[in-house]
Amino acid sequence: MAAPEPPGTDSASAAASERRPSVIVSGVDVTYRVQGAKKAVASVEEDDESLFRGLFRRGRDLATMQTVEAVKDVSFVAYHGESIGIIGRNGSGKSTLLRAIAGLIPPTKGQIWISGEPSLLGVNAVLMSKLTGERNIYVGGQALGLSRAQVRARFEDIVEFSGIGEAVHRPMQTYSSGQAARLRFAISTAAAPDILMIDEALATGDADFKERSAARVAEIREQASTVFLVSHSNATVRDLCNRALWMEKGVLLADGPAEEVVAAYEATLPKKKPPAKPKTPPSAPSPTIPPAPKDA
Ligand SMILES: Nc1ncnc2c1ncn2[C@@H]1O[C@H](COP(=O)(O)OP(=O)(O)OP(=O)(O)O)[C@@H](O)[C@H]1O
Repeated sequence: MAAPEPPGTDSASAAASERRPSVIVSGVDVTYRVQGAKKAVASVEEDDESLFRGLFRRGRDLATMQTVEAVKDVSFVAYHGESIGIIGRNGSGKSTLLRAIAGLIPPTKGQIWISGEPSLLGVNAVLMSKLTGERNIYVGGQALGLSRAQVRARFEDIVEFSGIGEAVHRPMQTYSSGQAARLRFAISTAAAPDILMIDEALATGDADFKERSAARVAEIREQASTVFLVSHSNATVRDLCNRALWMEKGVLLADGPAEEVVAAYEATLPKKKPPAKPKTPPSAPSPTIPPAPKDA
């Protein structure tokens, strides 16, 4: 009798054995420590008293350390060839999780193993706003492991893909957020990275750019890389991802097929009100209907 297939696999067990992990996140916490303000006082008397105490302490104790638990006990395994959307409300820990996977923030607890080089690290860490787009293409391309000659060979493609045209000769600080995001995306994907991480970059492009970037993400997936995409656009996650992670207050609430997880997330969002009908201005003349022509 054939052994039962493990749950969560596509069909045959042969396919399951081909799944190679690219990222393993195990029990990860990320806690920020921030200097917070003193607590608000309850009454005028207390206020005077605390002011008096504060003067004698020379303000030393007025600032308190606060902690923000941005990611709490998150675990999952990502595989080569997957495109994983990270969804959730503002402040739910999506970008922090991505930055931790990219190695930009150390986890406070738990461990992250990565097979390969994540590209968010390579490009975003090195691009410099004072340098022109052209210089940044070289700096970013080399940070991804390309030689100068390889960057030169791909230069035109990168500029064309980003659609920034002549702006490539201007400093990046003069770019619109959309232009900068498109150039970052074009550089990040110039060398098929082992792990591509996209944080909202696609949200800023126009329809044409979105279509082209979707095609490029698909190409990268085909080369057995892993793509992570943080997005507030549920449509983008549905289009580009086969799997989704739903973060809520730092906790991984759901992990599964993108369509199912996005649908479950959407069900918790407030329903959008239909747009209000425009009011007819009181002075506007009422439409007149011409009399129907009489038959000749
Ligand atoms: N550098 C930081 N220092 C302190 N707290 C931070 C820092 N960065 C993020 N946080 C806090 O950590 C929590 C998670 O933030 P994060 O940016 O990861 O959420 P997000 O889901 O990506 O949000 P958004 O959708 O708004 O971009 C929030 O409470 C945020 O205020």
